[in-house]
Amino acid sequence: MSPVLSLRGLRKSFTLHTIDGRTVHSLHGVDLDVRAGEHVALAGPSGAGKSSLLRCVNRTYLPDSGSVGLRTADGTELELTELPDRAMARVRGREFGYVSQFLAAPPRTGPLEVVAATARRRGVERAEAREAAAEALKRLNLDEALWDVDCSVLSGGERQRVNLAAGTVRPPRLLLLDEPVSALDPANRESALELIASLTARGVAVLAVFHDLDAMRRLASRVVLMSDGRIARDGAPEEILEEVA
Ligand SMILES: Nc1ncnc2c1ncn2[C@@H]1O[C@H](COP(=O)(O)OP(=O)(O)OP(=O)(O)O)[C@@H](O)[C@H]1O
Repeated sequence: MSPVLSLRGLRKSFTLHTIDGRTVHSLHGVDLDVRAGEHVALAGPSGAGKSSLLRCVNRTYLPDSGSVGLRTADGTELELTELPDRAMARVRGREFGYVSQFLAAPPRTGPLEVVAATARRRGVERAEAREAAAEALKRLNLDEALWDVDCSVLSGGERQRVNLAAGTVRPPRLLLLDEPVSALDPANRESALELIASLTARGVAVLAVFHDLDAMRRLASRVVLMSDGRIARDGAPEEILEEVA
């Protein structure tokens, strides 16, 4: 089966203009494939390049060189580093779910609207999108009384659940997770992990960063260990996590 996501020779560095123009290298040439129904967990110490990798895939960061190949649902192969911005925004809306620790919601918008808007970008009609959004918020136990309050008043854990609901509603083809359960209490964390596992089982390709080894053990089909912007190891979770623990 062809991979959903194919990274080749991905490099990213930053010039720190305020510190003598010093260069920080965050990715040194990363090759990685993620297939449908596969959950690839990125592990490694702080600063290893895990978030930079996710951001290069999402094109929050434009890589310096290398390729980011995406195979869409209809079998089209896209090179994301070469797509014009508007085309990239459409692909991102339709094919990607990106869940970070932070919720980026427009001002005066409530959770139901945020999640429904994401479903709409994935091609769902307006009324159906609201239903799908309600279902997603329910599954993550977000109190219905909060569905139409301004997202800015929500707690960290509530925001994270809105983010997760948006990332996973009408499942995208590729789910990018950057510490998606870090602010959740045990019961909500459990519902979130079950939801993520159910999406992998339905064929979603997942590329994730979790600092918590238990989440990686439970969810990952492969663990990729990063070190200094490179892939140091790539293999079965039980094998790699034993080395990390
Ligand atoms: N926007 C940026 N500007 C400057 N340097 C950056 C930027 N983003 C990442 N870096 C640098 O790239 C390197 C990799 O950072 P990255 O956030 O990808 O690591 P990480 O493995 O996700 O770390 P953590 O586990 O702490 O989140 C670090 O040295 C970081 O300082």
